[in-house]
Amino acid sequence: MTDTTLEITDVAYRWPGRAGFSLVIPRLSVAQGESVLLLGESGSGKTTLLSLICGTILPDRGRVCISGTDITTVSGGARDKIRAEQIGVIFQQFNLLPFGSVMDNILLPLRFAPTRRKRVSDAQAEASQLCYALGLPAGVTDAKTTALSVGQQQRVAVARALIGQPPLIIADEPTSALDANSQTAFLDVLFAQIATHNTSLLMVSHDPRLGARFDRIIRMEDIAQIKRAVA
Ligand SMILES: Nc1ncnc2c1ncn2[C@@H]1O[C@H](COP(=O)(O)OP(=O)(O)OP(=O)(O)O)[C@@H](O)[C@H]1O
Repeated sequence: MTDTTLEITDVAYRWPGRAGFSLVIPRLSVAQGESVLLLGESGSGKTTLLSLICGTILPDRGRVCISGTDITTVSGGARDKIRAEQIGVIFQQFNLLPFGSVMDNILLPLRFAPTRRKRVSDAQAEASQLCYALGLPAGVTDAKTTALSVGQQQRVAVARALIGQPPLIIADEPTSALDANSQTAFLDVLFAQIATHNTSLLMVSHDPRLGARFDRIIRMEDIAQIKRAVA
């Protein structure tokens, strides 16, 4: 076991193309239970970094350790499994399945993550409980996600990321579609949930005003050597 949820060492990545964008990150770590806000200009590689952490792209060199396992050294199938077990992801556009109910969407990650599944004795009850904790209306679990407001859809995306208590939550600009009041409410519920389970959080934003809530703020420009693409 390790108390470091995420540890990146000496990572380099270049998007394909003759003069593509490239990124070198000597070191980045997130401790168990730590919340980190990642700031950076548009095009500085924040989403690229999250993709490296989730293992959806592989670095040209270096180590990306999730709860002690270097995901660059395992097979694609094993990497998919580690992602499903260890990481809850909240995207900018939430990526909910339009044809599924709220319940279907929240339970989806458990299908690919037996350990995460085992942490919840009754998955449907747990999903309903998360909806309640996140302030969604009673009975919402049967609704189609397309029938929900943007703020409600986002809470469903949070419930999907949190179910089964993955040790790491990755969030890519999750507040960008919300007005100021909804942003505050969203962050309140997210932080309450991660505090309860000692979950690590790495959130990307453009907005430095969010920083007061986090244990640590890091800037892309400080942790990475960035070479921008030549047009
Ligand atoms: N799929 C891709 N194929 C090739 N190059 C890409 C791809 N995705 C991103 N890039 C390159 O990586 C650079 C950084 O993009 P990235 O989305 O990681 O930045 P970002 O900091 O998240 O930006 P934003 O804040 O605007 O979302 C882009 O300018 C682009 O040149």
